[in-house]
Amino acid sequence: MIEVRELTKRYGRALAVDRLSFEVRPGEVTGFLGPNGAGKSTTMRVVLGLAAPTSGAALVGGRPYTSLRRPARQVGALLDAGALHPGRSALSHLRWLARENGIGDARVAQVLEQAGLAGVARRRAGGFSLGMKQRLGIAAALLGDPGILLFDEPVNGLDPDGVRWIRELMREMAAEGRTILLSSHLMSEMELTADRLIIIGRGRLIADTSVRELADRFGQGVLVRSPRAADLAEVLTGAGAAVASGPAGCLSVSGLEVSDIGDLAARHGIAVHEMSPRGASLEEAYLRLTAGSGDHAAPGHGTAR
Ligand SMILES: Nc1ncnc2c1ncn2[C@@H]1O[C@H](COP(=O)(O)OP(=O)(O)OP(=O)(O)O)[C@@H](O)[C@H]1O
Repeated sequence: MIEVRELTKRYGRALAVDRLSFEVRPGEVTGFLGPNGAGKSTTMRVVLGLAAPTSGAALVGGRPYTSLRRPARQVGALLDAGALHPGRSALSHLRWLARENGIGDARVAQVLEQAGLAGVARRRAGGFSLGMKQRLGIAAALLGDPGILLFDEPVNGLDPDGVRWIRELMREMAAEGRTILLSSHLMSEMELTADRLIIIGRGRLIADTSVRELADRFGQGVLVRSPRAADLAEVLTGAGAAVASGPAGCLSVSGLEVSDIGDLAARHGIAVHEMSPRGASLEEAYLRLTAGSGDHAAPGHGTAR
């Protein structure tokens, strides 16, 4: 479990995080979203003891990171995949990290294998592609077999195979009961990977929601097709729905659930040939929620419709 409580972080006069509170629970992948400059990296850095809070607290497993006795065994993180000694091989980088944390060499071989780097373990990390560096950063995060993992933009620079590998790894780790906090700007990827979402803007909490709740909240009603569309429209309007007629017997209905529409149609003996709830895409929902809270929110860009 990660707990962020009333966390505020200032850099001089700039307020990077502003009384932010949320929890990240075990057994789920929690996506961490927000426009550029929203405060995601700063929050992660405070959780990992790399920056001190101005006020409030961030706890991992109930304690501040800095008070953990063997942090690598409890918390793993990928923040900046480029932060490597370029002259070291992947193997010696991981062995060095393992030794620092009292972890045996056998585990190094395991994480190299898991990250798909066993074949290049002796090559200089400085010559690695961005994708290979990401994999090495992930291998390092996994070294201590921690129950809590934080990943800042882990799919950056990964090819489609790599993106799928990350997605499956995250899902597996959550299924093992680990706590996973994952930041990414790739909405399509979040939709496939995350169970819950924490969305922030200008350092503040905008939403703490499940992926499904968010898509439903911005859903665009139900598309209904009937050979007696006009009759059905009258019945549905009478029941309080807002109905817009489209071509070929299609109605766009909001204000009633699919089950209510079906029941009403049946009660009036009106055949229905199709009903499909139209959820908003996660990207649409996200853009509407965060409209105006970006660093560079331009007029007409991502504004609420
Ligand atoms: N070391 C620092 N010194 C001064 N200001 C900082 C520092 N680190 C972050 N900030 C500022 O704090 C705010 C939050 O930045 P942060 O990097 O946490 O956002 P982010 O959500 O991770 O953004 P991105 O999606 O672009 O990575 C920004 O306005 C940034 O300029």
